[in-house]
Amino acid sequence: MTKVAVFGAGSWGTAFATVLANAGNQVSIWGRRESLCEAINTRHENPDYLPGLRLPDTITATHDPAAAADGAEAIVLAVPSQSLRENLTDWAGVLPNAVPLVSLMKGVEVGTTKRMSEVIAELTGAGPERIAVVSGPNLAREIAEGQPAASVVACADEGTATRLQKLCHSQTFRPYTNNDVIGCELGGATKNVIALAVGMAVGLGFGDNARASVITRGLVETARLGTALGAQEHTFSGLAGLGDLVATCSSPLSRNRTFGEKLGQGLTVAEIAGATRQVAEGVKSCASISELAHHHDVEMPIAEHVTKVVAGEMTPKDMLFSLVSRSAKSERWG
Ligand SMILES: NC(=O)C1=CN([C@@H]2O[C@H](COP(=O)(O)OP(=O)(O)OC[C@H]3O[C@@H](n4cnc5c(N)ncnc54)[C@H](O)[C@@H]3O)[C@@H](O)[C@H]2O)C=CC1
Ligand SMILES: O=C(CO)COP(=O)(O)O
Repeated sequence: MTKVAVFGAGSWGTAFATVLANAGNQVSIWGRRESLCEAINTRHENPDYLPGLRLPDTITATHDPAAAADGAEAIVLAVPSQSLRENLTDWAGVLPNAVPLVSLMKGVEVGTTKRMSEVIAELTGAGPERIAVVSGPNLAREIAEGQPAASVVACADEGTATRLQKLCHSQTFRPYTNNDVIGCELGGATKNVIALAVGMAVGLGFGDNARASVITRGLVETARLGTALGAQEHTFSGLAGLGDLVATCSSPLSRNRTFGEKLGQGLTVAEIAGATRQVAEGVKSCASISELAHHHDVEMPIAEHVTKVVAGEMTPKDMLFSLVSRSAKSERWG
């Protein structure tokens, strides 16, 4: 049996561990808290992030990064994006130096504007042939329940992408390979910011026209940023672009959409963040994505407006009407 290590015992780390286990692998999860590892090992449940779901017996958890990584043929990284740098620094000595490193994370680092694959490359020295990304419309709870879904395994090296695809292809999870790492990562990170805007519209009581307008124009600005950074435009009409955007912006399970909805209802960022232990990546990544857009001279009005709301410089209602009343233009990609 192939062993795979998943670093991060949150919702998606645990749900993806079930995908890997159901595809026939032995999975070792690294968890930050010993008590949670203990619950996974003894009760076969992650009570904090996926309560009520029985995990396969082939999943175990440990707080010891060396034990998690030992003998693993792939290392999957699933911690909050803004903590990746610090965590990789801690794990530097224990990660095997020849196996693929797979990012499940959907964020852009604040301060450096680096994508997660860039942070991984910087801190581990791994080449692009060893760094992969899994991204798509994959709400953790639905995946852990065994509901059907498709996803993308992106890597510059086709052989690595195909090996990883085999590792996680199960009866309920269908991964496609792709060589566009930049596009898949930016699709995942930016849809969280667009979902905040959609959530605000929903929280303000606006209907489906507003929701569809933000989703569609959100996809255009995501593709505009992506292509400026070297991504392939068609990636944004695929699972890691449109697919993920639609799932997140439609689902009450989405943390980012829910966060936006609460902003639309009048709660503050601090109030919403203080009431949950789950990460809503868009709240931090809106600023780094807006900065990235600025550096590359790319227009991203929705991301920029969301950044202002999160910073407390604009209300959600003013944000939506400001977006609509901007100077008129032609509808075009690019
Ligand atoms: N939940 C979902 O449906 C999906 C999430 N993702 C992405 O996966 C990544 C991980 O998200 P989730 O597992 O959903 O988050 P989560 O909020 O459910 O769990 C986060 C995990 O990281 C741990 N953690 C928090 N701060 C940490 C730190 N400083 N160092 C190390 N660990 C820390 C928490 O204890 C928890 O185990 C994010 O980038 C998210 O955007 C991607 C696809 C689906
Ligand atoms: O990325 C996700 C689904 O693919 C989950 O989105 P949220 O982080 O908003 O829950």
